[in-house]
Amino acid sequence: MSCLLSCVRFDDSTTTTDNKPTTITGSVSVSGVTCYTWDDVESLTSNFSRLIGSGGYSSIYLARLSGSNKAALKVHVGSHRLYQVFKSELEILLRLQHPHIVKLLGYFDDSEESGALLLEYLPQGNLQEKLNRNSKQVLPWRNRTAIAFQVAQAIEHIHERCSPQIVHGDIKSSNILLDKHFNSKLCDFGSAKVGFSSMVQPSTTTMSSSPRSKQVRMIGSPGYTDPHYLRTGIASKKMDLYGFGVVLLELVSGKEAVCAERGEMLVHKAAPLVHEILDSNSDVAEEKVRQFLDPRLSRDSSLDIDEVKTMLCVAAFCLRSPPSLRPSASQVVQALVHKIPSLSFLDCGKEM
Ligand SMILES: Nc1ncnc2c1ncn2[C@@H]1O[C@H](COP(=O)(O)OP(=O)(O)OP(=O)(O)O)[C@@H](O)[C@H]1O
Repeated sequence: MSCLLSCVRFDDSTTTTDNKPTTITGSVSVSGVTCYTWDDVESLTSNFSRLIGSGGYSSIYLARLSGSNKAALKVHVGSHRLYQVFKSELEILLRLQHPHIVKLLGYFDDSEESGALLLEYLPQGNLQEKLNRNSKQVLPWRNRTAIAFQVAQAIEHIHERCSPQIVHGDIKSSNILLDKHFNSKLCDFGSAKVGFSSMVQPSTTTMSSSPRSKQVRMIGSPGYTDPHYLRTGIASKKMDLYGFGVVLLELVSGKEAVCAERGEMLVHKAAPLVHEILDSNSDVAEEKVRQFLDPRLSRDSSLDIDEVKTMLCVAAFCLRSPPSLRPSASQVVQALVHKIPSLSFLDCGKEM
């Protein structure tokens, strides 16, 4: 085992916003989560006047609560399929409370074809945008390690502290939202799977059998999908660790999971370095690490090359195949906090 690997060991031992939902006419509040009418939803969003994001299943609008408090309204309208995605995300978010998981404030449910989730608003948008070369700001190294740690804590929570456990199913940088202090919150539980200890088969038969089985809806996103899941269709906690490994590569390199111009995947670009980290008997040369590092960090005084090596080493373990060789989320949390001591000062949930 190399020096680097021996530095990062995976042992077997292993908040909230100030926004309060406004109860407006026609709404009902149960344990802090408000059930809204469609009229409420139109009024909160000023008739859907400001779109702040969109995804494969929804559109996200800015909503205004009492005073200057803001929220984000995620709307699923148009088909029974989208309604089901909404229902599934609603049921999961109703059970989740963690400082690094987006908070549900309320919802609208017409019980047929449309639904909407009112979520706490994260003003710095998603991590993918923040790492983008065209972003005005360069995300400092110190924030990148904190984001990695907080996302690992969120994954640890859903994998190991919830009963029944939850697999997110779509860990990627655009599903990591940032607050005004660049603290991270995991969002988008529309692909999540609930209620098993470690592995779950797709709801119909597996993908390799009859043509009908092709109706199984695959989850995940290009550049982040675990090759084992692509082959078998079996979702597991370890697929979330794979997606997390790709996010670590993005945080270190500042590159996208799939290069927009050339279509090249970051995991392929990083493969020689990842293999060297896993195979080598000695510490990986600093020069090679620097070649992979986001060049925009070269003048960052918070940059620490040993921390970069730690992040890459954790990424390498998370990307290993077969999935059983990957660490658990709590092992990742332990490894990060052990090797990047400044993280231990991050009070879980307290803004930096
Ligand atoms: N609470 C929020 N605050 C601020 N922006 C948000 C919020 N929720 C979502 N967004 C923005 O909207 C984008 C899409 O959100 P989300 O991933 O939840 O939608 P989706 O339809 O489930 O997307 P996907 O295609 O990934 O499944 C996010 O990447 C982010 O930019």
